[in-house]
Amino acid sequence: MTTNYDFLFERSFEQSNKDTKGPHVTLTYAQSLDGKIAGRHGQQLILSGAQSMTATHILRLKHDAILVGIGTVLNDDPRLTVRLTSEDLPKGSGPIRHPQPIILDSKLRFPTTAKLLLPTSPTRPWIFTSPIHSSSQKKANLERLGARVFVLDLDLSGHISLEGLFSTLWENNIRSVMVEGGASVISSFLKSGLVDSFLLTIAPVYVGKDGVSAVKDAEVKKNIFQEASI
Ligand SMILES: NC(=O)C1=CN([C@@H]2O[C@H](COP(=O)(O)OP(=O)(O)OC[C@H]3O[C@@H](n4cnc5c(N)ncnc54)[C@H](O)[C@@H]3O)[C@@H](O)[C@H]2O)C=CC1
Ligand SMILES: Nc1nc(O)c(N)c(N[C@@H]2O[C@H](COP(=O)(O)O)[C@@H](O)[C@H]2O)n1
Repeated sequence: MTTNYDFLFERSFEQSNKDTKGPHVTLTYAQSLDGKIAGRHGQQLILSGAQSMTATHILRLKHDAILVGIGTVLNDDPRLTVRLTSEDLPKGSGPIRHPQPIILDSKLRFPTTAKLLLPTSPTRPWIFTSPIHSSSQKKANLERLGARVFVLDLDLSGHISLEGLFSTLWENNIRSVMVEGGASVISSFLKSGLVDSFLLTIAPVYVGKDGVSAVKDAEVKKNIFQEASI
């Protein structure tokens, strides 16, 4: 069976529904029937099938930036690149452009051995951390390896302020950002009301109670399907 992905190519991800200046936000992740995005102790699971994975990579191609939390980097060591076959690209698409990786990392735990810092990685990550790390040796080491480290204030819950993040991304010409996870980041974005598009893959499997829930906060859970446009 062949799948037509034109609906994803035709869609613009640059128009935000928000009044204020800020990038268009697409939230997308894969979960099991019981709402889990990873296994026991965060074990990475391949929940997407081939077609859904292709859709994910088309979304990566269509966005200026891709965002994950440091928990995902430490657990999965992701590449966050676009990997598509020529059959999946419409004719005349031109060369593949990889999105800018953005990492939310309040305590600057980003490992200097991460795949995102390898010379073979097409785009160096932008890491957002808190003022306490503004002149640390770790920051200098990451910058020497090619990362850009931005310092932003924390919000009341001790996380990077999403408002501050958004204006910094806008100032740096990021007009669209795809948020992939993990669990804490998904909850933060759902709570923030900043999500413009939501693409959820549901795999026909149960992971069980030891798995990592996509959304832990009961209040967020209740509001997901009322507020997000699917
Ligand atoms: N199935 C899927 O589609 C995906 C699954 N995952 C899974 O998610 C798990 C990781 O999830 P978590 O441990 O929750 O880590 P996470 O990736 O959500 O990162 C959380 C960390 O980000 C930092 N952070 C800074 N500002 C933040 C903000 N405003 N909001 C939230 N976090 C902020 C904090 O240091 C926090 O500890 C892994 O097991 C991974 O495999 C991750 C992405 C996609
Ligand atoms: N779309 C999707 N489906 C799944 O089943 C997944 N486990 C994920 N995980 C996300 O993809 C990242 C890995 O990216 P690379 O293949 O290394 O480029 C992983 O860290 C999660 O963000 N996504």
